[in-house]
Amino acid sequence: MLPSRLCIMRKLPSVLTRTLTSGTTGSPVLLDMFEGHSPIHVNNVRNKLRDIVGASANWSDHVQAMQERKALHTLLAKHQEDLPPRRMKDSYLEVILPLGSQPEIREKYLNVHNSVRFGRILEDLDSLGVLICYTHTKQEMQPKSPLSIVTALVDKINLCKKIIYPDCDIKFTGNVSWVGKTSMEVTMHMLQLHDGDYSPVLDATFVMVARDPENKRPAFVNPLIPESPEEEEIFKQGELNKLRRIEFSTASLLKMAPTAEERNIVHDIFLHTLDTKTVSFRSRKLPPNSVWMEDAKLKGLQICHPQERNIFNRIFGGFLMRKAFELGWATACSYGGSRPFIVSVDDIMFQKPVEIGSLLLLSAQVSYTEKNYIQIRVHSEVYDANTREHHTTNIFHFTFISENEVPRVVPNTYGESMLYLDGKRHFDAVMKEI
Ligand SMILES: CCCCCCCCCC(=O)SCCNC(=O)CCNC(=O)[C@H](O)C(C)(C)COP(=O)(O)OP(=O)(O)OC[C@H]1O[C@@H](n2cnc3c(N)ncnc32)[C@H](O)[C@@H]1OP(=O)(O)O
Repeated sequence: MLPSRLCIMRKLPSVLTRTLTSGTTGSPVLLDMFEGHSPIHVNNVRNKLRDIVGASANWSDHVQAMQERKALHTLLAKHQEDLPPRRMKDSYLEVILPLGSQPEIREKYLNVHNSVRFGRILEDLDSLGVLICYTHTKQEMQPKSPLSIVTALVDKINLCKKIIYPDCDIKFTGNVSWVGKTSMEVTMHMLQLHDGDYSPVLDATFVMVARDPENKRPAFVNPLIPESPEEEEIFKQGELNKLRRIEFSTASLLKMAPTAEERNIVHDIFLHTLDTKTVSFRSRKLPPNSVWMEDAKLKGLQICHPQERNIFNRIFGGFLMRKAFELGWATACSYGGSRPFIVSVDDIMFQKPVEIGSLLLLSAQVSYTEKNYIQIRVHSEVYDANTREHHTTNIFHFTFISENEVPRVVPNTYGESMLYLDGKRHFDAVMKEI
């Protein structure tokens, strides 16, 4: 069991929490508030998304489908105020992944340890987050949405269960919890059925951004109106989350020098790695039970085939997350020498879309360690073989817990020290949350 203070669902409006906790029979119980919002089968989420934007079923038709979307430009709002406000419950959705009651769908979700592949859950969360945003922005009179809604950020995913069982039904719930001008924060929860009750597994916060039909410029989304003091609190938290992200990014070690405390940490590591026999700045020695950062990484390559495309004919964000997670997991596994369990995912920024046909280079690095914890950073970039240029598309941060205490990872160069401090910052932020 991971720290139980996670997954408390405190950010849900009480009406929604009632819906979640009232299911005791295995089938979700919907309160009157949500009549008409019957749970969606997980396999239908992507079909619904395809229908909403009019995505092509076959890759060979994708140019035609994009041409047709261009005509939807006229449906975009000129001002946000022109769009009707929505309530949190308007975008509330429930999705069922019936691993218990439909064994035939288990295979796709199964890992070798006979538990659920977390990478598959990341894909489902990503699709659900986008569907929630389309529900928030739905205009009854429009058969197709003019908006291209993309994942900009996975702010955090905190898990409170170590194991996700492959033979028990899973329920996802979520709604839009904060809205800016063109961006929406989505809060989601995942629960799993045990002995007739759904118990929390994880909480997730994503930020999605609306773009025009061709995914070229930002597009306005419906405002969100909190309806109760509880919902005002949730909305305020969304504002605070935005400020926290700006603060975190302003203080990035790629822009600013480390703090005095961090400089001391780096210098202490330097002093501990000096070879006492040779009085030299250059001669470094690895302390016992430690691993140089240079020796704590794994790399991978993906060819981005059309099969992994999203509804906008770019690579699906959930696929990128699954691939990065699995490389990160493998890195933690080989580093710690035992099975690692995911504790938290935070601050996954989708900086650039990944085009179909790209060569995607993934590089996972152990950035920080503490006791049984391993902090992993995965950098992904596309390589253009024609221009020989590399472009960063994503940075992923994963926190794992290993069964046994792990060796300390030790930076050698200044660049590695910054990676180490960045890993420590992410780790400390995760530990503060739990
Ligand atoms: C068919 C089966 C699959 C079905 C699945 C469907 C799911 C589809 C979901 C996806 O797969 S999306 C693919 C993964 N995501 C991407 O490829 C996105 C890549 N990144 C980008 O395209 C741009 O970086 C992005 C559109 C996210 C932002 O572009 P800009 O940096 O130019 O944004 P801009 O400065 O115009 O700001 C627009 C809004 O975004 C917000 N924003 C931008 N970056 C952000 C960030 N990192 N975090 C939070 N908010 C962010 C920004 O605050 C602002 O909000 P407000 O208008 O509300 O003030």
